[in-house]
Amino acid sequence: MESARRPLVSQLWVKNRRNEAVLDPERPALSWKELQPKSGRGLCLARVLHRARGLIGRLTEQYPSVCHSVPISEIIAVETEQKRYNSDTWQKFNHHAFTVHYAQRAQKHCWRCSAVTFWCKDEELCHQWIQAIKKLLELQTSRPKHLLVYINPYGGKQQGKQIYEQKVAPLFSLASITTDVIVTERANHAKDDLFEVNLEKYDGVISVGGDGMFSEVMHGLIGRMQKDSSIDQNNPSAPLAPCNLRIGIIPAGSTDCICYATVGINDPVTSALHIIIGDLQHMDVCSVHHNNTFLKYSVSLLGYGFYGDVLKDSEKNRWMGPTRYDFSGFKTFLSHHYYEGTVSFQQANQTLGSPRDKSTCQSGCYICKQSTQEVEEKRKRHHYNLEETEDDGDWKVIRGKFMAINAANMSCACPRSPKGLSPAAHLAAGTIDLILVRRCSRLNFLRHLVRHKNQDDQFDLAFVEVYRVKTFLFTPKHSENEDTDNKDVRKKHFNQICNGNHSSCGCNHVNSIWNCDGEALDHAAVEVRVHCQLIKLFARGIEEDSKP
Ligand SMILES: Nc1ncnc2c1ncn2[C@@H]1O[C@H](COP(=O)(O)OP(=O)(O)OP(=O)(O)O)[C@@H](O)[C@H]1O
Ligand SMILES: CCCCCCCCCCCCC/C=C/[C@@H](O)[C@H](CO)NC(C)=O
Ligand SMILES: [Ca+2]
Repeated sequence: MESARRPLVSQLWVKNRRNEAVLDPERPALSWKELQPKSGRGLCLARVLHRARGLIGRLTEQYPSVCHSVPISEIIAVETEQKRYNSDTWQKFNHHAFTVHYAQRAQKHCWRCSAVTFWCKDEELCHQWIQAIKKLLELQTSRPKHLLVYINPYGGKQQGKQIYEQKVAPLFSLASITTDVIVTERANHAKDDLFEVNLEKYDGVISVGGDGMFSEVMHGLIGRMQKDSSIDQNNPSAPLAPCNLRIGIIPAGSTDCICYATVGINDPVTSALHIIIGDLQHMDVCSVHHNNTFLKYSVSLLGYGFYGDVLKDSEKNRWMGPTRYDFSGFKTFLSHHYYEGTVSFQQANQTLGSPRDKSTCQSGCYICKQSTQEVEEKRKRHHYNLEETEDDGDWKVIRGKFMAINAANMSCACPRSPKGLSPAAHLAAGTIDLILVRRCSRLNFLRHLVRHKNQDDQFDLAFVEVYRVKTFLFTPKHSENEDTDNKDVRKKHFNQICNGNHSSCGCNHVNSIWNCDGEALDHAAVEVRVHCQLIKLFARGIEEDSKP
């Protein structure tokens, strides 16, 4: 037992150079460092190379001997080396080598799978190293072994299947992860399937596609949990049962903001590596109801007005792929509609930060950690039927004319806006940032939009307000339940003289629609509440010290 905790230290060769390799179960990490070759020892080639480097070193500066270190948690696999090296090296070491595959940070937030081959003098040493690494990998209990994968072949640029087969499946197989793969044949295929399938045999569900595909998988999982726990999703105040299965996202959509805002990049290989090493990121989910009827869940953006209109227009141009959003965004900007209604909300406790904070939610965020404890206590109290102690503030009511009403459950960072709609929003604090953009000139609205792309503060404008809330209601000025005949009559009389503000003409722009994670909602009047840490992802949030 004692020996299992002691570091394994050996001289192994890496690329014909003698290295000291250390496998330390206490840290736990694998590290290796080149040793200065002793005369008469080692490979001839190594000596020649060493002398050449020494000469260059003297001519320039002494080269430092770099120590490489890989945490065990970031090792993907260890394999006995197959014969793929030149026969000289192969012969010299009598075929004894092993390769360690590990996740390496490349550019900002981007990870790649790297490999290092260690050559050993004898078979026993080689075997000892492979077994020792395998043993430490077995202790990584949060890693998935069996996954259920749904691929949307039509998301984004319609590359989902190729991306999965070429970039992700080989990594899963290297990490000995087995999969059941379903290529969807229609919208809602994945969601419906998740209500039927035996989930017990899986360690996670993977969505290959965009935000809409993720939303489908999430609806399937949350819906299934509530069904199995006999919770009525139509009750807006019902505490929902959390999902234990983690969801992984392989980005292959048009916006991919859920992936981007939880990993820092929309890169399939990076996401696959986070899944393999078994990362965990809790995430809040908003429920959206209309008249005590459940409509949808949202994790990224719930947008009325500008983003609702962009979605409505872009759905007609799905064939354009991701460009449809730019095209419709431009058209919607030119049309410059505003909408009247009332927003009522309850502000969140100040300990949960402010949308104007300069610091952002990152890996290990202390505000989200604080919410983890609270949510656990709340679930316990609920389990034992103990009374709730809510300390939420008063309701605030704002009536007005809005260009956009955006509820951001996360930063909504994406390639189009790398800091996102609400840069300081948290992934798992149990809050949403409610952004109200009041009626303003075209030029002012453009100033607001442009600030999503640069370093300027998009909230520092007189017509923009932002609040951190836990729940909100929206009621459009023009009732949705208005008599249809009346609407038709108004349309007939006023359509020709519509002046653009649409409050009296009865044309389609009286009300906007809600864009819910890229899907349209059927009603404008909604009740929204956030469910703290309802789901889990294979991600770790945004890392601060990622390579520049
Ligand atoms: N086989 C299929 N045929 C048609 N639609 C599908 C199929 N599988 C899934 N869908 C639907 O396609 C919609 C859009 O998919 P997805 O989110 O993957 O791409 P996107 O809209 O291009 O990207 P993003 O949501 O990131 O903007 C989802 O709402 C999903 O329900
Ligand atoms: C003239 C410059 C204009 C720049 C405007 C930049 C604003 C981009 C902000 C994008 C935010 C996207 C929020 C994410 C929403 C997703 O839920 C959804 C589905 O993928 N995507 C869209 C575009 O609705
Ligand atoms: Ca949130």
